[in-house]
Amino acid sequence: MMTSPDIRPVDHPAVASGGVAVLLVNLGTPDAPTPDAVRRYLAEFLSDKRVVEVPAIAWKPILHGIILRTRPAKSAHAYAQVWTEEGSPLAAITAAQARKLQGMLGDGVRVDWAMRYGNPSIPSKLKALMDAGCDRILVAPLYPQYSGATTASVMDKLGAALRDLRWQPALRTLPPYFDDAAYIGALEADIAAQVEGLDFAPEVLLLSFHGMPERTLHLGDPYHCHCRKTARLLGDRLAQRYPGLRIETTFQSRFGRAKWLEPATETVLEEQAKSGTRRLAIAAPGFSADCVETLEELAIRGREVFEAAGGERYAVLSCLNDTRAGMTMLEALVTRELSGW
Ligand SMILES: C=CC1=C(C)c2cc3[nH]c(cc4nc(cc5[nH]c(cc1n2)c(C)c5CCC(=O)O)C(CCC(=O)O)=C4C)c(C)c3C=C
Ligand SMILES: [Fe+2]
Ligand SMILES: [Fe+2]
Repeated sequence: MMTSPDIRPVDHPAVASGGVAVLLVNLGTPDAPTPDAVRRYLAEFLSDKRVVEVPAIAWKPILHGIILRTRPAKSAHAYAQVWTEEGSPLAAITAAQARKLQGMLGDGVRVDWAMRYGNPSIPSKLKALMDAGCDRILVAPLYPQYSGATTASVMDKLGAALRDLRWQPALRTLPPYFDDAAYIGALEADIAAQVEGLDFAPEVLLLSFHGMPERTLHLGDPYHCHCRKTARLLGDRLAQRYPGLRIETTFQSRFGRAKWLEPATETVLEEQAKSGTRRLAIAAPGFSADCVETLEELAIRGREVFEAAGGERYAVLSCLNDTRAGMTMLEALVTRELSGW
């Protein structure tokens, strides 16, 4: 005779609590500002077909033969200049955003964070949330502008993690919020407060977005259009506040040999200084958190370019990070998606 196994489903944490969670996700960052750690991180990042859309047979030899031999040392130097006591700025700020959002949402929702590449990984956090009894999870990629390389890549990783689960949670995902009134309003208020805190009046404000290969635009990726729309909505608001300010959109962080979205931030910094702009401020509205691309590329190398070409005053404004404006925006976006849960 078969004995019935001792199954008590109500003891399973998910059955017991039916909990709701929010998982904030950002890009990822090395575990340490060392060439070895950066190499591990870049190997994972740059092997993602969403990021480098070149057939593996052509890309693998370039990645392993050239890039992973040369770039880690250079990038580690950049990371070392911005590293903090809490680690990489991107990870430290994302953790702070999750902590504060937890405080805002209260005990009814569990808030955690993960990185698409490196640690803490999406699969590890998905498991931890399930183990804690959360069977409804809102995954929120912190990219205001959608792109295949960022937003879709988070979904790929999530899908891969789900394939390994017998019992999957119910999922929602945060839509891109490039034109959301809460986002544009938060940026306007935060940028205005920072501009007013400067000890000079900028003649030019650059809105610098992370670049993408131009080809992705022709293939139908909405990223470029999303950036342009954010810039138009935000630029219109700022133009009303500062009628004399010249506002321009640029694209930074070029990688590889292909043509990237233009104009390039670095080129515009040089052209502006050469054509007589002496005082310039730069904001990076596409980044939810300050990271090596804002703190090193814009704040250190960008300044060098601008000053070498004759610029005198230069300021890089902070991202929304875990400021009150940024957190109020995140709370609004997330609360909207959680309704009914
Ligand atoms: C905000 C959106 C981002 C898009 C779009 C994006 C596309 C993209 N990036 C690379 C290559 C690199 N990006 C790197 C750093 C980096 N990129 C983003 C965001 C976007 N990238 C962030 C937030 C960061 C910072 C990470 C941190 O640890 O602080 C890097 C690593 C740094 C370096 O070596 O320069 C690379 C490489 C490509 C190829 C791409 C689009 C196809
Ligand atoms: Fe990037
Ligand atoms: Fe960069």
